[in-house]
Amino acid sequence: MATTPKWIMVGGEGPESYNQNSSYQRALLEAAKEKMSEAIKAKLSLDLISDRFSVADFGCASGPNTFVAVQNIIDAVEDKYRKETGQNPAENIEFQVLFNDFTTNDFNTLFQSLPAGRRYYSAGVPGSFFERVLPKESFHIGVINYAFHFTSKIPKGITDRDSPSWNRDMHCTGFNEAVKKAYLDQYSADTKILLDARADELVPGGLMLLFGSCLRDGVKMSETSKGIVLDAVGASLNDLAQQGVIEQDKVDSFSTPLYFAEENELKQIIEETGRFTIEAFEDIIHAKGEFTLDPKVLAVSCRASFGTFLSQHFGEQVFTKVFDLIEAKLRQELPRLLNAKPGMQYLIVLRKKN
Ligand SMILES: C[S@@+](CC[C@H](N)C(=O)[O-])C[C@H]1O[C@@H](n2cnc3c(N)ncnc32)[C@H](O)[C@@H]1O
Ligand SMILES: [Mg+2]
Repeated sequence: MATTPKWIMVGGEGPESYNQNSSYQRALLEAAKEKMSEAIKAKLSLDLISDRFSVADFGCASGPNTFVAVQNIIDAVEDKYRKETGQNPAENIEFQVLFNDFTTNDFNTLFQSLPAGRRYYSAGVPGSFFERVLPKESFHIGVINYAFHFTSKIPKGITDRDSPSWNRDMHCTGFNEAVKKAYLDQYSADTKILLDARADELVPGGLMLLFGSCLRDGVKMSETSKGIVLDAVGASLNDLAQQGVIEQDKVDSFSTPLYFAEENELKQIIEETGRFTIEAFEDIIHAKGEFTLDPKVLAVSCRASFGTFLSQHFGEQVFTKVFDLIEAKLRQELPRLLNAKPGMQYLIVLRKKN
């Protein structure tokens, strides 16, 4: 099977970049900041805060959200240290931040926009987080923001017309039991590998902070606003096929390496990994609600998040045409978007078992 194209964000800092279109993902970090600080205060052992403290962000993209994520963590660690030791962290602790993403991520934009006045040293860690990317016991807190819903590849059978798990749609509407099982099995296997790798890399007692979206138990992706948006992308691709701009076969064989798990599925996968205790599983009410229901804003943010992935399969020109259609599609879908079932935004705090 051919390797799945990588799901990377549109780089740079231009109007269509992820950098300029990721306030939705940032809003969760802001909404969950206090809960996260409490968790660090309660769950991180003071013994771990000494000399050098390392924070790693997995799937960091090109900024600026990653800077918010790591700064919030550093603030919470410093605060805990100050309160519990009465000492000034600036005199005793040096912070190191490890920024991980695919090698093809726009690390140049990331490093060029590092915040002035930061109190940490930075390093890039290229490579897929579905593998080991750091030495054993090399960091104290890891974070993943909106990058805990990927699979390493399109599950087996999904793009094969003769398979019971063939999914003609790009993702959601045709999500029958067989398709769901194929995705869940793939996601479960990949996520266990991801967590196992992080458990190797974390110091004993270290924390993983997971921020992202999942489904409430029993809710289908196609019933949520994210699912409706994904389906609008798929429907736009189908329109282009009908107009003869792209081959229908090319559309039918297109699928996404994404799986938004149900809350209970996530818990089960983490528990089955066996390397972490779940210290918190918080339902975070997001400042931006589910999504900004403005078709123009949605279309631009779709472009920043899906553009690079789509253009790898269909080519740059098609990708531009698709996004011209999406805004109109989303306008038609507005009534469904307004009535969509709520998704769930979470903060999950995991502690590595000793
Ligand atoms: C939606 S973006 C989130 C970026 C950032 N964490 C934020 O909060 O804005 C998802 C990121 O995960 C990265 N990603 C996806 N799969 C990955 C993998 N297997 N290894 C490393 N990074 C990955 C993508 O390249 C992308 O930068
Ligand atoms: Mg398909």
